[in-house]
Amino acid sequence: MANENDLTTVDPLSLIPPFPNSDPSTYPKITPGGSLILAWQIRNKRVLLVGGGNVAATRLVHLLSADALVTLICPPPGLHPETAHRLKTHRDAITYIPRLFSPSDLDDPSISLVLTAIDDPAASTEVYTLCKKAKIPVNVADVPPECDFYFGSVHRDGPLQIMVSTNGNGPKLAAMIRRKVADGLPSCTGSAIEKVGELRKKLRKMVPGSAAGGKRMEWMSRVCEEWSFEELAALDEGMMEGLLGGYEEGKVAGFEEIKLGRLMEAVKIGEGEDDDKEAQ
Ligand SMILES: C[C@@]1(CC(=O)O)c2cc3[nH]c(cc4nc(cc5[nH]c(cc(n2)[C@H]1CCC(=O)O)[C@@](C)(CC(=O)O)[C@@H]5CCC(=O)O)C(CC(=O)O)=C4CCC(=O)O)c(CCC(=O)O)c3CC(=O)O
Ligand SMILES: NC(=O)C1=CN([C@@H]2O[C@H](COP(=O)(O)OP(=O)(O)OC[C@H]3O[C@@H](n4cnc5c(N)ncnc54)[C@H](O)[C@@H]3O)[C@@H](O)[C@H]2O)C=CC1
Repeated sequence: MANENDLTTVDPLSLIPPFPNSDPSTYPKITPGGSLILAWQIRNKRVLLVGGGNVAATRLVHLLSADALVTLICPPPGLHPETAHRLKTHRDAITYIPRLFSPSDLDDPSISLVLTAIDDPAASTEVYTLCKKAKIPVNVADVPPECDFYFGSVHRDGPLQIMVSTNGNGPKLAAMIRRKVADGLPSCTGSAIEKVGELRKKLRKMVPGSAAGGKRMEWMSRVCEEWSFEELAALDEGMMEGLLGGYEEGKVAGFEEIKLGRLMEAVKIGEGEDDDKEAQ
């Protein structure tokens, strides 16, 4: 007789309890055929970049912006002027190996990621095959079947990163869409995000721990909804303290109220100074 505790003989789906209040029509629809878009935390991790031409120069912009450590392999005559410039300006971040790729370049166990941007399809395939063996994710520019992931067209404004991907269908269109999206955003978007980042840090310091998580998240979401990007971007230290002052009672003060509070404080300080002067 089958043992009920032996999970290898039981259909795991038969163990799922009923969810009488569940309404599947409200869940997001699954549209297969996409790719997984993530924000890879590559800071201080080693990336091997093979090739030093035009495409490698664009890869370097992304890698250096993400604070990666790069090993760049390319014979000196193959360097694009922009790549050569980065080698000089980012000596600490880039280790330059001035020759063609050799399989032993993949022996470094610290390599997290490999990118190739070379004009030699046979060498590209060799790098790809070696990476598969070593289980290192790889992007071979120009050869989609040899890519574990694709690059996308990226808009950056401070901490904001928007990547447009057409999943290999139309890279030029991706660049055009990226420009349209960027043109539709207020110019203060990056600063607004930076200020929200500071406010969140202060809030988490004021009310640490996971117990306060629900209230903290609800309050932060309300600030983001009720303040405009322009107002968020104008937040300074004092205004943040004023806004945080309403947290305990679940209040999100408006921009004008917080600004007025700051003004009153400045007047009070001014009066205090006058008093000091009078006392002297
Ligand atoms: C699959 C992918 C793999 C990867 O590289 O990761 C790939 C593959 C290929 N690109 C080719 C051509 C061009 N690529 C560009 C430009 C970009 N290509 C980028 C990404 C990707 N390109 C990935 C899919 C991304 C997606 O679909 O969303 C961008 C977005 C990001 C970046 O590379 O940093 C960057 C724009 C950055 C920006 O400006 O913002 C231009 C335009 C130009 O140079 O101005 C052209 C010529 C016009 C055209 O073809 O559209 C060809 C040769 C086709 C052929 O032979 O005809 C292949 C191979 C193939 O398709 O088979
Ligand atoms: N996003 C994408 O997928 C795009 C891909 N491409 C493709 O990417 C590839 C590179 O393009 P570009 O940078 O414009 O070419 P490029 O000719 O400017 O650069 C090629 C570089 O590869 C180096 N190289 C060649 N063999 C090498 C090896 N075995 N080891 C180390 N370095 C080696 C060369 O010295 C040179 O620096 C091409 O195949 C091109 O068609 C081009 C445009 C967009």
